Amino acid sequence: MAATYAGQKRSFHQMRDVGTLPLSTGSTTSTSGVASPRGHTPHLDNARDTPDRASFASGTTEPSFRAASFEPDASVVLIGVKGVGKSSLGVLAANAYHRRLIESERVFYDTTGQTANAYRKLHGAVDYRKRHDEVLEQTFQRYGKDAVIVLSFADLEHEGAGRLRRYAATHPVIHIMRDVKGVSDYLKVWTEDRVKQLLRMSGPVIRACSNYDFFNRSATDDSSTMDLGRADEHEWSEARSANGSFLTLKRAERDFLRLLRNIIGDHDRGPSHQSAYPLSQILVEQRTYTYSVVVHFDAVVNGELDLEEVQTGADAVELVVPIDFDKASSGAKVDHNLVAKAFGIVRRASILPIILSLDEANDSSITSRAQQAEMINVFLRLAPEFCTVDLGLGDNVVEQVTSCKGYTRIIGLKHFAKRPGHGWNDSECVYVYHNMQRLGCDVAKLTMSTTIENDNFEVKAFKRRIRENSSIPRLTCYNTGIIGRTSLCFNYVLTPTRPEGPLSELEPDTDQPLVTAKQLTHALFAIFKHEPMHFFIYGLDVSWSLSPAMHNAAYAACGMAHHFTTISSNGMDELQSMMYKHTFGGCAVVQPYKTKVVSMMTVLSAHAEAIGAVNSVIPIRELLDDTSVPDELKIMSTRNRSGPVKALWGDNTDWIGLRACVRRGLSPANTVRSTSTGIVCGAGGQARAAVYALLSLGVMHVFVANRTLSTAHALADHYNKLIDSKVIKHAIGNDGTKARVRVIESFTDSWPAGFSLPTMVVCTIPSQKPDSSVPSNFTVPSSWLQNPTGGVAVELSYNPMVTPFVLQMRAEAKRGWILMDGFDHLPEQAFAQFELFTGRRAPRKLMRDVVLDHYRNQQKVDDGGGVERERAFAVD
Ligand SMILES: O=C1C[C@@](O)(C(=O)O)C[C@@H](O)[C@@H]1O
Repeated sequence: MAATYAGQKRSFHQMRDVGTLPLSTGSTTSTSGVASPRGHTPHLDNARDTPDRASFASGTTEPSFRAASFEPDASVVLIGVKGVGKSSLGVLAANAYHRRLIESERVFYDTTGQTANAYRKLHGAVDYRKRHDEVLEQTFQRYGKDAVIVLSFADLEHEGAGRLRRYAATHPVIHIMRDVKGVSDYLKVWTEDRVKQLLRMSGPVIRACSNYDFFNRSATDDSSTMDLGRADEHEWSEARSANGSFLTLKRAERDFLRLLRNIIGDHDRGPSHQSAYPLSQILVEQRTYTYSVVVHFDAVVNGELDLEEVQTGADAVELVVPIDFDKASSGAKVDHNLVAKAFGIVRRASILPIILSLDEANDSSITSRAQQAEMINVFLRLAPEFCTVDLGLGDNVVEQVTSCKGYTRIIGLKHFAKRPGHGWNDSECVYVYHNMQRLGCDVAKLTMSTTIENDNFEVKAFKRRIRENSSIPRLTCYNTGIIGRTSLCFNYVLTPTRPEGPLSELEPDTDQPLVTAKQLTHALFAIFKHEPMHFFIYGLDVSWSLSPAMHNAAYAACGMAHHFTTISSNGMDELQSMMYKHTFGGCAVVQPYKTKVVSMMTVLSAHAEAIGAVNSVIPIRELLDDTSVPDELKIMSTRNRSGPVKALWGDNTDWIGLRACVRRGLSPANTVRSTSTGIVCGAGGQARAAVYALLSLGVMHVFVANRTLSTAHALADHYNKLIDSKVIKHAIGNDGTKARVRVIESFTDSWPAGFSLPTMVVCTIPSQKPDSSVPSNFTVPSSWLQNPTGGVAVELSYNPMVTPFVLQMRAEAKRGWILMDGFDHLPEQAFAQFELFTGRRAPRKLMRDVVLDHYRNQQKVDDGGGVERERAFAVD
């Protein structure tokens, strides 16, 4: 009985109390800024706990920021009105974190044997309230740990809101929002106006008892789903119906998990939800010469920017939100929902960390300070990676912010609009830095408006003085305005830049960024901080490789004076000498040398060592005093410099690309579980990377099938030994069970008994036999593809791209199989390679476009829609 109820959705009208809520915007607002209850509106039992804007404005009370300090296993609560997608997000979160999913409606039913409505009818409203309240409290107590609890808006009635607010002091409570159209499409029976009113009215009520906001973007509201470079509407709608809803869900999953990572971390998240790109393992503020691209709120909400394009060459995106509510774009009042939406738009378009900052943050008038504090609270509710806080808000406020920041890193900001008497030598500058340190800021940002050229040198000396004694907070400091531009070139941490495009007028006093990331990178080459390097791809015959096109386009777009060439050779002598050249930047190694090159390396990454193959080599020019190789942070920050090569670092990015393809294509229904299975077809070099990728995703049952059985067994033995000796992270489950790699003896065998059908199929069989141009003609037995929720299929070959396996899997799309082909894998592994080669994030969209353009030019004909499927979706 309970099971039937679990899937059953009540109509909105059935939610009696919510259905009778006053929907007029005329609902009064209390002094606490919370909509006051009328009728059955959920009310707050202690409205005095909410920030009192009015009293802060008069300087008597400080604002109170929402709590955000939780035990790592504290249950996460999702709350929102009907139709915002909280149940789906609950499932995604519970799957990713291996937590229990608890739905309050279901708990009520299981406890009382009746739905809320039935209970109310039978026992009357008074009794119902009492019972509902008891059940809610029990739910909170019983499932306080390791659960994802989904509440309905009706749970906030009477005592519910107060209870939830108290719970929020020790548990993350996330307010799920959605655009009006998305909600009304879901509810069907309500007009958009009515939904709009409901959202407007419910917002303050829910916000008052929650501490985070998530704007769940719907397909209808998601412009990125349209950005597919599709040739015509027909193709677009076809592809959309095939996997449109899959993509919407995947995007929501990625964005929501990103939020959760910034709230509860990702240490206990399943490995299939973790990143493997080299730079994602390093905090952006730890790296050198990093740039943030500054985008303005108005431009984002009005859709004026190509958000993917503006990120080229950037390491973070800074979203600047106006504080002056009434003067915001098109006269509209900037409200919480809109800020959340703008943040959601940027989040969807970027894998980069997001910085939320206030515009006009330097206005320190009392009223504005109150508004600023309120907006900072709004920012923190979105759990961005960074939030900028002006020190002008007062030490108390900054301290409060740093104490409730969760995983958000706080950038303390001090702008000297008036140059202190001694410029950067003024004792005030040192004082400000130490004050930010004392207040718990993660990054200290000091900027100065100046017209004195020499200040650009003084700022460097100031930085050096600080760095001699302290490394935390990381210091970002530069001069603003026209003269100050020079100092931007020397700044290490998150230098603000503007998107590419003409700058109409240079305003001498402007604090807005005046340079682009490309200009700053150019400058690094111009002042010999960075030097032009030679990169190449090396193999027996690499004339066909698209790597040079991808990498060269990326260098040009980022302003790097590097170049990438091909070297085809039937031996490895040339490679040996090329890798020790003074201008050697790095190389991609291709068959037949991926395993042979291992012996030429001084040191291997743990991954390359486990795989036993190298596809990427980078030079190391600085060794530690004891002549050992430095750590990865140091290696990454010493790219782009020529000189004698002291050591070679061998890495493998094939597995990263493959892993990204599996993550992109695996639907939430098939999220990796202890019973999940994957199959790798082939047993060569790429198969080694594929098995490693699956193991790294936490797949406990990996199968290998290959025509030459002995090679398949050798591959399986290789990994089983590594698993037994605990070398591979994630290959041993929490309960101690070890992953196993098993061989399927023949492609005609039925799927091994006792194992679930595979949800991951990787084809590593070359599309052409090495010694001839005869196509391999490989397909998978269809009996292996019968998993009812489909799965993800990855084809590694891209020359040609349309292989028999690709055609086979395209035909399976209607049964839930998502295909990732060679043109998905090639750029993914190259993004990781670009990071290793240059120490900078790859311009992903551009590199994908290069591959896609090449394919279009080569084909000249439509291949049946395959190439037009979604490629913009990115995971990190
Ligand atoms: O296998 C491949 C494909 C590639 O060789 C290419 O450009 O085609 C590039 C390599 O980095 C990668 O390991």
